[in-house]
Amino acid sequence: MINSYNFPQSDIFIEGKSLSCHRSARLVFTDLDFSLQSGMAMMVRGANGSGKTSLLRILAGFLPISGGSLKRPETSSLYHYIGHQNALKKQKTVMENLSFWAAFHGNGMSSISPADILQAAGIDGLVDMKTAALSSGQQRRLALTRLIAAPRPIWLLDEPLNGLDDNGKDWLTDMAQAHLAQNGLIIAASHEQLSFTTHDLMIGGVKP
Ligand SMILES: Nc1ncnc2c1ncn2[C@@H]1O[C@H](COP(=O)(O)OP(=O)(O)OP(=O)(O)O)[C@@H](O)[C@H]1O
Repeated sequence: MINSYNFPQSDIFIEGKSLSCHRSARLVFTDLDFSLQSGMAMMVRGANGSGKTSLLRILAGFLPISGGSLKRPETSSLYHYIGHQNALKKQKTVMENLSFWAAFHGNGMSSISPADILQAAGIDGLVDMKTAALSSGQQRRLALTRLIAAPRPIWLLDEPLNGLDDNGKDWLTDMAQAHLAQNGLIIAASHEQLSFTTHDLMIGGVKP
């Protein structure tokens, strides 16, 4: 068992209508439509530079839209945004990083111990190691443990499989499926197929 929370059913609703996005005055995408609610997962697909990261950052509240309408919960503590960067404190140990998220971003919902979370992630043998000394796949695994250490209903994941081996991919897939079964919502950008997503949103068509 890797997730131990349960979010209210059909509590979260996210809808984009005719969304468009500019970066530095250049149109990145236009006319995007999608809607999702609790328990659903969408995979954002598209070529390099098509705007997948930009869309996730819009959904996280980090970037404005330039056209259309977006309905999303505005409370930032409902979201996990895991981008290309792992946002780890490199001079802290593995356990110190995990404890930080549990203490500062958790809300008491996770009843799984940090040791069990690290074991599920396959990095329990590295608890006292400085994060800077981990391999890139181990760092990605550690970054993803915050999804469990600090339960939040909306996961925005940018290329979550990057750096993960087959076991790591299976671990993330199990976590994601458990999250959806517990009324979580996931939007993930990926160049690789994600087996836990049910909807695809294709971005593309704007010529540079
Ligand atoms: N900080 C920024 N300032 C200005 N333009 C940016 C910035 N970040 C990205 N862009 C531009 O926005 C467009 C979309 O970039 P984005 O990173 O959202 O694409 P992506 O689909 O995630 O790409 P990739 O598959 O390569 O990760 C690109 O043309 C990029 O040059």
